[in-house]
Amino acid sequence: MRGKMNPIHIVVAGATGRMGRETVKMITREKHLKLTGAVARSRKGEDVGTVIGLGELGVTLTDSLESALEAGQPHVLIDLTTPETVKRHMELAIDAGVRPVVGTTGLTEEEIKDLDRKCRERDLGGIIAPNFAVGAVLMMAFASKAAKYLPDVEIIEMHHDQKLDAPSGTAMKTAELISREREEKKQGHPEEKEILDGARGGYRQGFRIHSVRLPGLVAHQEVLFGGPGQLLTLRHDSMNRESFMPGVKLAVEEVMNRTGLIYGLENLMEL
Ligand SMILES: NC(=O)C1=CN([C@@H]2O[C@H](COP(=O)(O)OP(=O)(O)OC[C@H]3O[C@@H](n4cnc5c(N)ncnc54)[C@H](OP(=O)(O)O)[C@@H]3O)[C@@H](O)[C@H]2O)C=CC1
Ligand SMILES: O=C(O)C1=N[C@H](C(=O)O)C[C@H](O)C1
Repeated sequence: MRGKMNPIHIVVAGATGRMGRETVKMITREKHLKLTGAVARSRKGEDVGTVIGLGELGVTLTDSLESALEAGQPHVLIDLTTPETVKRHMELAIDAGVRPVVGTTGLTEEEIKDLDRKCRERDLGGIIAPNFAVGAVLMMAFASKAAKYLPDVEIIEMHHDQKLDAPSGTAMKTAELISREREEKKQGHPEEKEILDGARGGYRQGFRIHSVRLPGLVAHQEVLFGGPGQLLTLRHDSMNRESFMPGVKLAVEEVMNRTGLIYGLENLMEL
């Protein structure tokens, strides 16, 4: 962590959203973090604190990341926007020498590789965390261990009905970690036939991912492993967005000391 005299200056893109609001709140609580810019598509020119109910913070919302980067000279961009916006935002930040900390999901493996190359060219650190909740990171780590011994697996992820991407970034990351540990195998009956399209979920390296979207849900995932006569279920539930904040704080602190793009909070934890 940096000394008292050198707070980390941060721009939050998506500052008025569900995650952005909680992140702005967290930054204002931490003495070593300082909000210097806030971006959203709407409410341009208004004080971000007033918009999100924190009282005036002296930081005006802009509708473009470019102007927030120019005005604030931040060290870090925290991006919590949309799958369509995140890559452009990361490129703008890296070009400006600003370190990206990204919670936005939906980036492809190729895009992540490309962004890693860009970070290294600029000698910058960056972090993409498909899930900032420490419990979810542990669930993924346990799932990767279990896959070695119980290779028949399915993932069920459940989210609120305003989520844009499916499957979730967490499910995709879990699938990647599982695939590293088990031989690729096709599960289920070889002559299985879907009577209703999509009934068996999305297919990835021989196993299935199912996405549920309902009001009332926040962010939940089950990883089910089956073996003859036994079933292992790993489950994580985020009940609110506060659950993600210790991970966001850790990522902002760590990104200042890293080079290259780190994909997954597990790489910052001793697991
Ligand atoms: N990694 C993690 O742990 C977590 C990741 N997420 C991910 O974070 C992202 C945001 O989620 P959530 O907060 O629920 O989403 P919201 O829809 O609540 O918020 C999105 C925010 O992004 C802003 N925004 C959208 N498009 C643009 C744009 N082109 N330029 C600038 N700002 C833009 C919106 O502004 P406006 O309202 O004005 O359009 C809003 O402030 C999602 O990808 C989600 O999957 C979510 C939770 C945890
Ligand atoms: O959109 C969300 O809400 C969440 N998105 C992330 C994901 O796609 O995995 C993290 C968490 O599940 C909440």
